[in-house]
Amino acid sequence: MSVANLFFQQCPFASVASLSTLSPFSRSAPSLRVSVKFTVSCSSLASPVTVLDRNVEKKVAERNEIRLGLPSKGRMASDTLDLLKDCQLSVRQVNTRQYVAEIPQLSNLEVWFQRPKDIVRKLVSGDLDLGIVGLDTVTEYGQGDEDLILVHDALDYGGCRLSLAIPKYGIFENINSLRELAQMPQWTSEKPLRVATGFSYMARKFMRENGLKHVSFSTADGALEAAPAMGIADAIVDLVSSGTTLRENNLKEIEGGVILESQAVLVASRKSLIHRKGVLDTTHEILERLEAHLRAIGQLMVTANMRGSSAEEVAERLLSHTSLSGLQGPTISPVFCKSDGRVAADYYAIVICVPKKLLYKSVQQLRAIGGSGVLISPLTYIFDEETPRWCELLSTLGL
Ligand SMILES: Nc1ncnc2c1ncn2[C@@H]1O[C@H](COP(=O)(O)OP(=O)(O)OP(=O)(O)O)[C@@H](O)[C@H]1O
Ligand SMILES: O=P(O)(O)OC[C@H]1O[C@H](OP(=O)(O)OP(=O)(O)O)[C@H](O)[C@@H]1O
Ligand SMILES: [Mg+2]
Repeated sequence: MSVANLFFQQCPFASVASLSTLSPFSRSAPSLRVSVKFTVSCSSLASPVTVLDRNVEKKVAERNEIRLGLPSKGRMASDTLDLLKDCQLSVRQVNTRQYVAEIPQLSNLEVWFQRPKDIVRKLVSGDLDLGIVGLDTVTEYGQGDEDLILVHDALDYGGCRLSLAIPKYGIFENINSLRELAQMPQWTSEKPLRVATGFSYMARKFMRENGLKHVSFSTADGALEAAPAMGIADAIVDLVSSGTTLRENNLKEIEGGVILESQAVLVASRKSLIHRKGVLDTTHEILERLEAHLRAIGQLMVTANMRGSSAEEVAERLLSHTSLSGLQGPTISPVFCKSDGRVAADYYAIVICVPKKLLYKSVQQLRAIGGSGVLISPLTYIFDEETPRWCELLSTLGL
């Protein structure tokens, strides 16, 4: 008998308010897919209660589906969906209040929308196999757990840093480094440096490792930058991106005060990768698509015509400029024309990939060595023989 049934028996005045089956994409036996959480209203209780079915916990351990956790809210949510879409891994969600979805290209995979911190917690508890969140969240809530493996550490969005910041005014006016902060005579065991943060694990570790002995911590979930002006804290440890929030609140970062540089990452459970059927293959496919896409967005494909006496001679001219050497080297093909009844190749078509930031320089160089009719096209994917991150993952797993 489930805990839920027991609950109803022991609380006869309970009436079911909602019972949600959380996995419409289930491909396994219905008994495995009983809802994990449901809400009941009970006349003896002021607020709804959440009941966890322990049998389900056991069954979840036996599940066959692969689970990917994605941020359900906040600034990471839509960027994550956009990235997956760009990798041809569009997430199909029936409606936005449903927390489970699928990616049709990846069979046997369930997408679960969760708060970023819960994604990390659920990876650790074995309820998710893969997740996409900020590195800051992985580090804070993973707390060095060796089961968490960074499969891709640079998804190129959600860039920010976790930083220690202090007021620009008062006793901090001339304090500009962590060393100076640590040496201030004000901090004693009776009157420690008061730090407000939502990142207690990392902040404590950082202070310890940097010799700040007299520190106390308070937590808040948002608008931390207000704490010093409100007199609640002397310093804060929070995420910084543009620096506007710090500036607008009269706070400053200090030398040596960056705790972590963060961006979105793909993280996996080591146990799942090794033991759950299909997780490694699915991870390989996701990783390949991510790598191919992320590599391509930094590059453009350039085609041009060049007059020359042979493909080798054109290649020599191109290779004399490093920014025209392409990924492995230029592709050069003869362009055949017929003149005076004779077929000859006086021109060669060249194809190279150039980094976006070097585009204009490359075009100038191409022109300087006789290039004409230069065409630029965006690249969608660059698939290499094997991705370096995949080889790293296999070696981390000892495979
Ligand atoms: N200012 C920022 N610029 C860029 N990325 C950020 C910024 N702040 C946070 N992030 C990244 O986005 C992730 C989610 O942040 P977000 O503010 O959306 O959620 P949250 O702070 O956990 O939730 P909430 O603010 O609702 O409590 C962070 O863990 C971090 O990786
Ligand atoms: O350097 P900036 O570009 O100004 O960004 C930094 C701010 O962004 C985040 O807050 P968020 O917007 O998530 O609000 P929150 O405090 O409610 O989490 C972070 O906690 C900082 O307050
Ligand atoms: Mg926030």
